[in-house]
Amino acid sequence: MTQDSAQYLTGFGNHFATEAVPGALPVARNSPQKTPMGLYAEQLSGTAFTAPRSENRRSWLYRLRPSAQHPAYVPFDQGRVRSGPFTDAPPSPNRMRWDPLPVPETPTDWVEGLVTYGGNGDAETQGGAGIHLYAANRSMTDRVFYCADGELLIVPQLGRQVFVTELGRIEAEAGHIVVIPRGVRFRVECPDGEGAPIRGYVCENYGSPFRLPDLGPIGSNGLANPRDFETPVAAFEDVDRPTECVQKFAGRLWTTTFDHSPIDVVAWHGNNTPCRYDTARFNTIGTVSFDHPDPSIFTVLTSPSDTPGTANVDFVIFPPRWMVAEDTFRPPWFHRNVMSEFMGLVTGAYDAKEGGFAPGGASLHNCMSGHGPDQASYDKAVAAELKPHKLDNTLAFMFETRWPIRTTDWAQTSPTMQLDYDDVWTGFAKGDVSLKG
Ligand SMILES: O=C(O)Cc1cc(O)ccc1O
Ligand SMILES: [Fe+2]
Repeated sequence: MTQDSAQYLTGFGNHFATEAVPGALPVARNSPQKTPMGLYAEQLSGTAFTAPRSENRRSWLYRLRPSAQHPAYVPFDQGRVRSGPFTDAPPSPNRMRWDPLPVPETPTDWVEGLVTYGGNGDAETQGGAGIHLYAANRSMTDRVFYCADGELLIVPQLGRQVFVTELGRIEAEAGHIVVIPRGVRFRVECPDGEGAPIRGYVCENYGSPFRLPDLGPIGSNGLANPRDFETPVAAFEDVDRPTECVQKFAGRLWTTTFDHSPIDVVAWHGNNTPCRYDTARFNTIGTVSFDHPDPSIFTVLTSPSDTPGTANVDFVIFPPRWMVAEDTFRPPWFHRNVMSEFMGLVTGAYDAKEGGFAPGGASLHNCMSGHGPDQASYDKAVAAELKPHKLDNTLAFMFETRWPIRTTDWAQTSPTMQLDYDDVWTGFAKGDVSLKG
């Protein structure tokens, strides 16, 4: 039985229970001697068994066949996917920016269309993150993918996209994010066909799973509210055709062929689940007096590191919002950040850049690299009449991480790289101390 259109359960990190066939979930135990319907019980853990209860993530899956039923994996050469430790090129302090990733001209599915821009840390020691973009124009067919190296936070940028996961079906488009836990198998479909390509960004989080940030003095509501995260209900397919399973494991891609579709989970319960979130539901908080606050007020999800307050990686958005600050330079200020910043643009324009940062493009400002508004945005903001002003039809985001981001050879030699990016900061007039008073 396949569910045609997606349905969701609401809440972040809840302990959900869902069955596509009534009675498929065992009652009051995880692993009875005989499971209902002869399904196979399987625990999928997202944290160590012994992680504190508040951190612990695991789900129980009840499936047509055991996951263990498959032949050996062999290496899969995709060519453009890289992993931490990133050794392609020496880490660079230079600011980088890329034009949009072109959409494919030949049939390309999500796995084929994935390309790594960079990252940090080490997938094997489970710290850091990989940063990828994807552009595809056909559905994955008789093929699924999973990432053993990290959880995937996916930011669709172009086209409707469907994530058919073991735990259920997620529909997404620009404005949504999709989070898929480590190990969960899925395929990506392009529901509008080859004429409607899809594109997006991926943060492959090698570290501890993303969670909602603490709110401190903001109080008990605000930013991303837990109830707006949507987890799919159980949905399965009973397909006996050979299905290729590609996985990323310890930095490399591997493949095997199951004699069936592993999207065969009839029921599941637990809190280790994929979900989607519509960033239009983000309760954006900003200044109502003066000064431009730190962008941490726009944190949607955070993967903490072992240093309190210093994230392995934060996912931060710059959504539509009112700008009302008085006597203030309203766009992002010039800054040098100890954290490293990889940015993407889903739609519209970004208030620190008048040109050159386009939807589907990307930028990198590594640890301590000076950056901020370009000359045109600076001049505009200094001259602006400070009336309340709505920044509308815009969505930028940032993967902000505590370690420098190393770029791949592909990213550094891609024709999409803007070799003149430094020039956006040349030509600022010198301050003039004789103007004092
Ligand atoms: O560099 C950027 O554009 C991201 C950013 C935005 C902001 O409002 C403050 C700091 C910051 O790094
Ligand atoms: Fe920045």
